[in-house]
Order: sequence, then C-alpha cells, then structure tokens
Amino acid sequence: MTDKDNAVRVRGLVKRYPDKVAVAGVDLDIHRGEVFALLGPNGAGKTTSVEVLEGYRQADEGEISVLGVDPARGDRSWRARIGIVAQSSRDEAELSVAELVNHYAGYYPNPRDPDEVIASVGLEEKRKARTRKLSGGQRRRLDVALGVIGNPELLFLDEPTTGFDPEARRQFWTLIENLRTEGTTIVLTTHYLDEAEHLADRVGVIADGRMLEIATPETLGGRGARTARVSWLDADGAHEVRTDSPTAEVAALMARFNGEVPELEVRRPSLEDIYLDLIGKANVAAAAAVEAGVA
Ligand SMILES: Nc1ncnc2c1ncn2[C@@H]1O[C@H](COP(=O)(O)OP(=O)(O)OP(=O)(O)O)[C@@H](O)[C@H]1O
Repeated sequence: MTDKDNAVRVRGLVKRYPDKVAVAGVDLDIHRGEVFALLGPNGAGKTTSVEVLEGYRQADEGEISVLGVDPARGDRSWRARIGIVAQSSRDEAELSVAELVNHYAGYYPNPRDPDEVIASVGLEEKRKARTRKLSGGQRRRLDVALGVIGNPELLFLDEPTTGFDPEARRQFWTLIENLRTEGTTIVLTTHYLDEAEHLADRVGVIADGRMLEIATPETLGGRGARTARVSWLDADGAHEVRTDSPTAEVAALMARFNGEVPELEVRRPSLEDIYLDLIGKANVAAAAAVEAGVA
C-alpha cells in the first residue's frame, strides 16, 4: 500500500498535556475509502488523537499526514476537504435547522444539497425548529448533518451516536454506509462495540495513549481462531461444550438427535468480549510495569 492509498498516515504521535501524556507514540494508517473505528476506555487518548488529525491540536512529536498535508499547516482548501463532528456541539441556538444547514453549506466550495442532508439524518420534521428546542439526540443528528454538508473526502466523528435512540442509531448507520459507498473515508470513535462491528472495516484499540492492536472486527485479538461454544437442550437440561471444531460437534449432535437439535446455538466471543480482554491485559501489564518501577 502506498501513501497515496492512505487518507491518514501517523508515525510516533505524542501529545502531552501539562500533567498527562495523552498520546504516547501512536502509529496509524487509515486507508482511503475505509471506515475506521477508534476504540478505547475513557481517557485513552482517542479524542486527543483525532483532534491532532483535524488540525485542532498540535502534536508534540511525530509525523502526521492527513490527505497528504500536515494538519498543523492545513489551509482553508484542506479544511474544506474534511468534515468534523466533535464531541460537543456548536451553539447557534436562534437559527432553525434548515437555516443552519444552509448557512454551513455556504462555507464550502462543493456542498451537498441541504434538504437531502437534513432528510438523511432524519430531521425533515424539524426543519423549521430552532436548534435550542431540539432534544439531545436530535441535536446530535444536526451535528452529523453539519459534518457532512461540505461533502468531505474524510469525515471525523467523535462518539457520533451518543444519546441516539435505537432507531436513530440504525438510521445513522445507513447514512454512514451510504457515505462509504460514495467513497468517503470515515474515522469514528465509539464506545458501542456493536456500532464498531457493524460499521468498521478496521478497528484500532487504544489504551493509556498506546495503540494495542489494529485489525478487522472479525480478527481482533485472534477472535476468528477463538474457541466456540456450542449449546443445546435435552431431557437432562441445558448443555454447553467449548470446542475448536463446532461443525463436527453440530454434526455429532444432529446424528444423536436424528435431526433438529433443540435450542442449538453456536457462539464465538463477541467483539466486546475480545475488547474487554485486550483492555484487561493492558491494565495488568501496566500494573506490573509500575510494580517493577519501569513506568
Ligand atoms: N485539554 C486538556 N488538558 C489537559 N488534559 C487533557 C485535556 N484533554 C484531555 N486531557 C487528558 O488526556 C487524556 C486523554 O483524553 P482524551 O479526551 O483524548 O480521551 P478519550 O479516549 O477521548 O476519552 P473519552 O472516551 O472519555 O472521550 C485524559 O487523561 C484526559 O484527562
């Protein structure tokens, strides 16, 4: 993969705050056209990393290229190629939804159609509502609308669906899938593992400012190779076995039951199981390092 295929290239990113190293040497490539999810506990360094990529914060160390430009030197035309949905929203309370989206469209050389964008985030019925009268979830949808109105090549979404009801979340997922199909590169942070699993081509898990692993949701932490659990029910009650060959187990059960196996389920560890495992191991390693006096 060449640099031309990467929307983002980061090597050795370090960002320090006065009393905290928020990002402690992160390497990251985000491919053009992919959806990349950054996962990690509260305070891990996700927002700080994203803010450096957006040009909103300056890195203390590292090489950073976003759409071929160092974000610290990004000019207006570079900014117009990027969409940002930050964690906290902007406040233009006296404008209506339609006014605000149209207003933002005016900032960009090649904006999307404001009415289509309002519809795509499910705010058609709120077109004329003052933004201060929106609910928390509706305000978040408006933030997403403002992030995509400029037709960005690269879209950053920091916890975009916090406060969404399940239906709004599904609708948002469809919007992201559509943007991806159109070729937009998308970087999102989320605490919802099902969201990462549904949307992301690849995920990166960050803890205490360090990147623990980057992989597809299917292969993170060796997930694909992890032992499966096969469970079923018979006259004696519920049964469960752990096995590396679930297909053979199911075939044996089918033969035993001579057909349908009652309540049959085959489960592999969920992305959440794997994620918690990774974070747990990182905590243990950090505690051991402190004990040994190396941290
Ligand atoms: N402006 C700031 N000044 C000082 N410290 C900060 C600042 N912003 C963040 N930090 C600290 O840097 C660390 C990383 O914070 P960051 O917001 O990047 O984490 P995060 O992974 O986005 O967390 P969350 O999931 O809670 O949003 C935290 O310890 C935080 O307290």
